[in-house]
Amino acid sequence: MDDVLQNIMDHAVAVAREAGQVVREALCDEKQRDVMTKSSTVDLVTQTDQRVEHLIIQSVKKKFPTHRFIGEESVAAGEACVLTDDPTWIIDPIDGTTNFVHSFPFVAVSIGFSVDKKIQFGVVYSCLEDKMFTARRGKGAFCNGEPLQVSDQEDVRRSIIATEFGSNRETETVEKIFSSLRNILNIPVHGVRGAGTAAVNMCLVASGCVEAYYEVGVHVWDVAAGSVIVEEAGGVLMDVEGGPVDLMSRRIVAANNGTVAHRIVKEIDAFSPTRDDGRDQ
Ligand SMILES: O=P(O)(O)O[C@H]1[C@H](O)[C@@H](O)[C@H](O)[C@H](O)[C@@H]1O
Ligand SMILES: [Mg+2]
Ligand SMILES: [Mg+2]
Repeated sequence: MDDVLQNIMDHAVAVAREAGQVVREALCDEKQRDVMTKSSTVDLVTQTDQRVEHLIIQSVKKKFPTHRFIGEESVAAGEACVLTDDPTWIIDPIDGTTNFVHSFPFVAVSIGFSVDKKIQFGVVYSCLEDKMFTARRGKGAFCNGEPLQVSDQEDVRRSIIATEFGSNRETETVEKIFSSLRNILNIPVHGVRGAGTAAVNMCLVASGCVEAYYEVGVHVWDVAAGSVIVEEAGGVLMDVEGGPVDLMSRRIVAANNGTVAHRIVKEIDAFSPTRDDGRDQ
């Protein structure tokens, strides 16, 4: 299985690089950044998101015809979001579509690969920075081949925390997001940042630049690849109320260590969006 998995991962890296090239080229063509909307007027999608997801899935199907897929744009088009024990590619063709539309320079292709409902490897290609983040379970995390290690900071007051505002603008949700943000700023922490993509935020945790990232409202395709990259860089994952993380729950804390993660959890005003797999929370 070892060599088989490596072969699959090599293909993921190659197709992520190819997809990144398409995204870079599309940035120079206004038509390819024309905006459509999904769950809300600020939940954006472009033909490039759809084209890139199609490219990745077709490429994988040719080589691994029995594998299954969970892709952001396929789910948006009505496909089921179900994780089984079968080998499954979990794909976000453009993580940071809003950034892409505005040429804000953090845009990633994110590919996680799961077997027995466990993420085996993750590939995040931050294509405008040309940074290829990779991690295979038990084998470490890397950026462009260089090993990654989370920050060793234990004191949240000396930390940078990353988060995002998401695309839900219902009053109650916005209130909760700001309540968490206010609590965390008031700890006080050194700073709060957000790259505009969950995958890149998680890679920043893995790289040791920020101590923790949290968000309520993400989807499994935003965080599948990043989850193994964070863990393999020595970090921890947690639910926003401190329990074990569930990638379908749309809630995540990714941190350099348990001390920082638990401290952040205390300040998060948690809520439960509809799960990706439609199960009850
Ligand atoms: O839709 P894409 O794939 O760009 O992904 C999402 C981001 O990754 C979130 O962190 C972020 O909060 C946004 O919800 C954003 O939509
Ligand atoms: Mg995304
Ligand atoms: Mg996306």
